[in-house]
Amino acid sequence: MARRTSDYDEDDVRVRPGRRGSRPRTRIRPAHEDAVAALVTAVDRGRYRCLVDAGTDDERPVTAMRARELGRKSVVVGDRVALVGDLSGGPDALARIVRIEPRTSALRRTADDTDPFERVIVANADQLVVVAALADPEPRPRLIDRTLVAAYDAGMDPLLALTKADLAGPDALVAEYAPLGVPFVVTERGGDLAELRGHLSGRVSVLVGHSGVGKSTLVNALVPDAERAVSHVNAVTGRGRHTSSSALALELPDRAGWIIDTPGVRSFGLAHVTPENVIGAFEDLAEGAAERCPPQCDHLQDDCGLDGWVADGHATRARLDSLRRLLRAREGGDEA
Ligand SMILES: Nc1nc2c(ncn2[C@@H]2O[C@H](COP(=O)(O)OP(=O)(O)OP(=O)(O)O)[C@@H](O)[C@H]2O)c(=O)[nH]1
Repeated sequence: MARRTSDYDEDDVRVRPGRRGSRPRTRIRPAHEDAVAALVTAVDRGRYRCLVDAGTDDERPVTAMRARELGRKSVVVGDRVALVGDLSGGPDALARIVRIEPRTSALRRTADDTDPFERVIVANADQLVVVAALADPEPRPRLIDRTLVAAYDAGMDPLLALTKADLAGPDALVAEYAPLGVPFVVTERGGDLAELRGHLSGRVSVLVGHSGVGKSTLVNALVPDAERAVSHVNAVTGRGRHTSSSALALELPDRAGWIIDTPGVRSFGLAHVTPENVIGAFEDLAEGAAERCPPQCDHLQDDCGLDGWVADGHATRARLDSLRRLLRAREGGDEA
């Protein structure tokens, strides 16, 4: 009996090595018209925790694995995917991810600056929150700069969350970032988080910060249910959160947006980022670069046309200095 295309699944696609290696011989792919949309909220060891029927009474987490037909494409937290198989969400139920929807943004990193192999760590987020302590530990501007570069490269809006204001004032650090126009919020032990909540409202925000800056404290205050969500993930993966390098998406109370905690992301390898990716975030200077700079200008040499652009009053010196600081931060590690 003839089968309808929608009855096929990835096991029906015969994958045989072709003449040029392991490319599938056939281009016929099952359509999976009955697949269900889901959001990937955690990833660990080949298991994906997905939320289906989000926002309805039937909302439930479903554990899934990737279907073979996805090939080498990685699935990351924040991805919108299509699922087939057992979607009951029961303890032993396992669904299959058959499709990854096009991403609106991709936060990437390279393993380190000399290794150009890049990987996506979070998809579809629109804001990158750089969590930095004002003291204990001391702020690390170079790491903040590198995280900003990653945000601009990903097309995400940056936000500075400056914690521990009860230990040191924010003025010096805020002044350093003023020319970049990066919005900031200041928090302190036991303080009110209304302003931060305002920035997170209705958005998908990734939180990045190195150990000890108070990121877990913020996450737990923003999402009172966070520990329970973490223990659910641990039950699926059998591992503790901090041994995992995967991000974790948590919904804010009252469906006020999502935060994505990134316990394993403590630095950014930026080998994949070009000067164009960075300067694109500086409209006033990008225009000058297009008009005045020689091809392949890295904007750090004497022949860079941006100095003349600033001298003619099209942008401020502080903006150009800040851009150059970020361009230099692309190179070398997080320290120094
Ligand atoms: N004084 C002060 N201490 C804070 C504040 N926020 C967090 N802390 C303390 O700073 C320490 C580190 O906080 P965490 O929330 O665990 O920091 P983290 O960034 O999640 O660090 P890791 O768990 O190592 O990734 C804890 O002892 C917190 O109690 C703050 O606003 N003021």
